[in-house]
Amino acid sequence: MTSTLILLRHGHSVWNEKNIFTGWVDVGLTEQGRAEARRAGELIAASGLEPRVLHTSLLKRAIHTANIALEVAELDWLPVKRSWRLNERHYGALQGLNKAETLAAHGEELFMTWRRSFDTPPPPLSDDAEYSQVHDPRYVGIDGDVPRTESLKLVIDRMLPYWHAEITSDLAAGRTVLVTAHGNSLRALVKHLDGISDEAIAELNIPTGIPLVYELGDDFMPVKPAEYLDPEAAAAGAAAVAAQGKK
Ligand SMILES: O=C(O)[C@@H](CO)OP(=O)(O)O
Repeated sequence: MTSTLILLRHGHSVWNEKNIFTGWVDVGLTEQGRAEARRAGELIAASGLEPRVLHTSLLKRAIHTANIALEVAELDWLPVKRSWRLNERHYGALQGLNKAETLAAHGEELFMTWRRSFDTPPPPLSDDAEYSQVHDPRYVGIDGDVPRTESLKLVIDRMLPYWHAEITSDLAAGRTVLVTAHGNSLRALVKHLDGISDEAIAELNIPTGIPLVYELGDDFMPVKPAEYLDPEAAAAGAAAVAAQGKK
């Protein structure tokens, strides 16, 4: 038996627009982001896919994207599960900094190491910093400490337990699952599903607001390559993410 997984990165956010490292900072969508979410809902409706449960992060850009898309697809009623384990990568001391200014200040090599290396986290964010999450009530009682920074490897380490425990159990029950999350938490999941190497994952960028569909086998691994519901827009969107900082 196969099951269907739909991955959706949140639409364009206020800090995407301002070219600012975001991570766990809870920023909203822009009008463009809301339009992307509506389009995602149209694409899901037109595809004939029938999501039966939604998993989101605890961040409103993902939650709002899902709500808008599901309203358009007339699926407002879907049961929802949320977890910090689907949050964006914590960007450490880069949270709140402009990407172009960071590139200019530190040079391309360090900038790209922080953005896309597999296991080098940015410097940690201090607990009294404006954009720290250590006192945020939504993270009280999470398993382990609230992160002060994360590499992609650390995101994989905290995201995969949720995949194995929560998402695959919905898939096993025969439900088509919609996961609405973030550029780097979805890169972590795609790395796992597609068996992408630690080196090659640096080249993978996920566009905002375009559903990516996997058909999975009994082992919850893909039986064929995943497909974006709008491949042309996805390629353009991924190229735009890759170019961030260089403008
Ligand atoms: O700022 C962030 O949190 C992420 C996603 O927007 O950025 P990047 O693509 O540079 O990892």
